[in-house]
Amino acid sequence: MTKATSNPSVKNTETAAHAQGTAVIVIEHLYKRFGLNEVLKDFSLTVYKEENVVILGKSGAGKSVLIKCVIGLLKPDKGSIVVLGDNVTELSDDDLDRVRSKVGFLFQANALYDSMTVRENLEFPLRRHWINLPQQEVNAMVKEALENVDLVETANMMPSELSGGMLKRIALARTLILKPEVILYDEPTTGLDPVTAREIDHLILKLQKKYHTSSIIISHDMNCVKNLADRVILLLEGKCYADGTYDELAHAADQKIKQFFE
Ligand SMILES: Nc1ncnc2c1ncn2[C@@H]1O[C@H](COP(=O)(O)OP(=O)(O)OP(=O)(O)O)[C@@H](O)[C@H]1O
Repeated sequence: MTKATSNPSVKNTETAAHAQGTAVIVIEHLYKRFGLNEVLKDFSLTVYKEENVVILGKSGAGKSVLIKCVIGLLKPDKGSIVVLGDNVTELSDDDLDRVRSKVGFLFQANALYDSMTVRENLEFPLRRHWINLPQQEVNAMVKEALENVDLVETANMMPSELSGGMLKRIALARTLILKPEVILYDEPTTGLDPVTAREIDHLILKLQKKYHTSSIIISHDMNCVKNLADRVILLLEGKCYADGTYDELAHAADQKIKQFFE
């Protein structure tokens, strides 16, 4: 894993382990501003296959802006973002759709449709991306998705009948149903009690191992960060201020890093 640098404002170069890995997301010299608000200022980051990278940062640091740029929901002012070999900053809407089918996004608010059953919510991305998928295959994929999160019995229930932890599991099942190679998580454990939050951490890790996905995870929940992160990035002043394992950053002398671990 990449080491925290002695000068943490400089992003580390790759270690031998990373040098052998396959890069799935390569963000280089990214800039994004809204009017006078310069949110990202020369942000660079490489995420490797099967790696979980957690982005830490104060409220308003630009974490959500960053992952929205990665999925093509926001267009950066400058810089490049190569996702699974495609530069998303240069793609047409059709090509962006193709990339998005390989990149799952787990929203903080789950983004399930209240008026649809769990099954219909799970079928929705399948119908959208693979229009001609036979019903038998759709059924098999929905069943597998529900088995993955141990909620087979909820197929015909409405989201309003489920607890917060169950909703998160269903949202995760829906994210995984297209078998994405990359998953972007926006605060996956926010709003959950500590026990349920740890269950979600373990589920995320279990499914990551099963499907060999790579992830960028935004989280303020330090237990979640500790459990999930192969690498932690501190986004500060629009840049990658520190880059290292949880333990490396937790023991950093730099006060700006330290404050996140106190
Ligand atoms: N569409 C937009 N138009 C204008 N400003 C925006 C837009 N989206 C984000 N911003 C601004 O960009 C900055 C970063 O926002 P962002 O949502 O990425 O923060 P964050 O690090 O995810 O914060 P939090 O941890 O509170 O969710 C904020 O100042 C926000 O007001």
